[in-house]
Amino acid sequence: MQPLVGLIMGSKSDWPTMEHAAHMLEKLGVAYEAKVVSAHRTPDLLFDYAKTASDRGLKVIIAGAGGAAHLPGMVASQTSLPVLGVPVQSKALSGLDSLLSIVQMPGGIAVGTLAIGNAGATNAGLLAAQIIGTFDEGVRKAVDEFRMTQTQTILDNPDPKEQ
Ligand SMILES: Nc1c(C(=O)O)ncn1[C@@H]1O[C@H](COP(=O)(O)O)[C@@H](O)[C@H]1O
Repeated sequence: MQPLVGLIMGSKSDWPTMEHAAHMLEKLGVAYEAKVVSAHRTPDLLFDYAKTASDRGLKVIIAGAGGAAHLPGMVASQTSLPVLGVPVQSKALSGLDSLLSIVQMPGGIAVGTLAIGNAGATNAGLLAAQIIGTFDEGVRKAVDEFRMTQTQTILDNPDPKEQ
């Protein structure tokens, strides 16, 4: 299946976080490609990836990085596809460095910044699916079903003392 979402990250060490985005995309039936691309360590690859992304059929890019997390902003500078940035939790500063590196973009180049860590990656996958769902009926239905099931699960078991 043609990948619609590009899931990129600065290092293989980001995968335990970014796999949460992958799981959500899989759950919602969205085809994606996953790859390590780094603004710092593989700058030529980053430019090539971002510049060709739209022509290759991608519709959304999820970019996760930790520490001096320049990847999402630099990708956004090279493509007009929506870029969702995931701040990976760093050891030294618990991801606050990643968050601030991604969120405070200058006006005119946009990155949609998610929460730090696993929940941010999960929601990046969900948000990417919601964007795809604006033109893909199957994905829109999968998102609606996911949300209904989530709500019903809570309504069916509201007692906090019960598992
Ligand atoms: N922030 C970036 C970028 C980038 O922004 O291009 N490339 C790698 N990194 C980050 O460096 C951290 C440590 O990487 P290593 O574990 O490989 O040393 C990772 O969280 C990665 O996202």
